[in-house]
Amino acid sequence: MAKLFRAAIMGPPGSGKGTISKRIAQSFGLQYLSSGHFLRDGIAAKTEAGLLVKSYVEKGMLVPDHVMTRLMLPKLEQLSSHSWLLDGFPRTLGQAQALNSLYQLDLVISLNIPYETLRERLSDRWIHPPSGRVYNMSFNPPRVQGKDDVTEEPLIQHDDDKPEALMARLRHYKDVAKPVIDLYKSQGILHSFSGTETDKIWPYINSLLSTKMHIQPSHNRQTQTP
Ligand SMILES: Nc1nc2c(ncn2[C@@H]2O[C@H](COP(=O)(O)OP(=O)(O)O)[C@@H](O)[C@H]2O)c(=O)[nH]1
Ligand SMILES: Nc1ncnc2c1ncn2[C@@H]1O[C@H](COP(=O)(O)OP(=O)(O)O)[C@@H](O)[C@H]1O
Repeated sequence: MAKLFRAAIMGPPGSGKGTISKRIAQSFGLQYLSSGHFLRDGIAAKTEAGLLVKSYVEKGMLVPDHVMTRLMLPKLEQLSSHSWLLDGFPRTLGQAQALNSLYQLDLVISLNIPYETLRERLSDRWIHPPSGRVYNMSFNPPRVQGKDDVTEEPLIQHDDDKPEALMARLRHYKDVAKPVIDLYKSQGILHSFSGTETDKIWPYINSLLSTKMHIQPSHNRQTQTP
């Protein structure tokens, strides 16, 4: 069996983790696991886990580490024979240490995006909750305004993308991400990317993953220079 590849993507809310993860999953066949989607699915389905995390997510606060690890690590166990990409987990040093004790990551991508860009993007982010599909009215608008491309169901905006919750999330992100980034830097697996446009960052990530996974870069639509 080919060696399994395990990666994580980090960055503040709105930095493009979901958008880039989708491209990585499509181009490199990694299983994609987003902690945010997973928590929101649980909240929508009113599962026990969903009820437990609802108040934190709605306020833009981090779910406590022991809850997050208890929810995420069993999900990863189910994927133990797959290569995967984590988005949104680990987010704190405690989570990174818990993950480290079970799996050695091969690569961590960190996105550095200016605050003003994040604010603009999130004020314009629209979601189709059942599928997790994400739109932006200028970057990737839906075909019909306010409706999901596949199901034509209505799109919504997250309460935690609103400016009050956003500031709290960004502040939290900065404080908690630094030790995690330092940990992965010390392990020699951290790769940082800066910019204001996903389409300009993507070719670098595509080429890094092609090298690390020892495969030819795919020449699909997304790898072309915009
Ligand atoms: N204008 C613009 N919007 C982008 C770009 N990249 C992503 N977006 C949009 O910005 C929002 C945040 O991106 P997302 O991938 O959800 O970020 P995440 O919170 O880090 O997962 C979404 O509405 C995306 O469609 C870009 O380069 N330009
Ligand atoms: N690893 C995590 N640890 C603690 N809370 C988390 C984690 N991942 C997600 N959450 C919770 O879910 C919310 C939404 O997460 P997510 O969708 O990843 O946001 P974004 O992609 O916009 O940064 C967070 O604001 C937080 O309340």
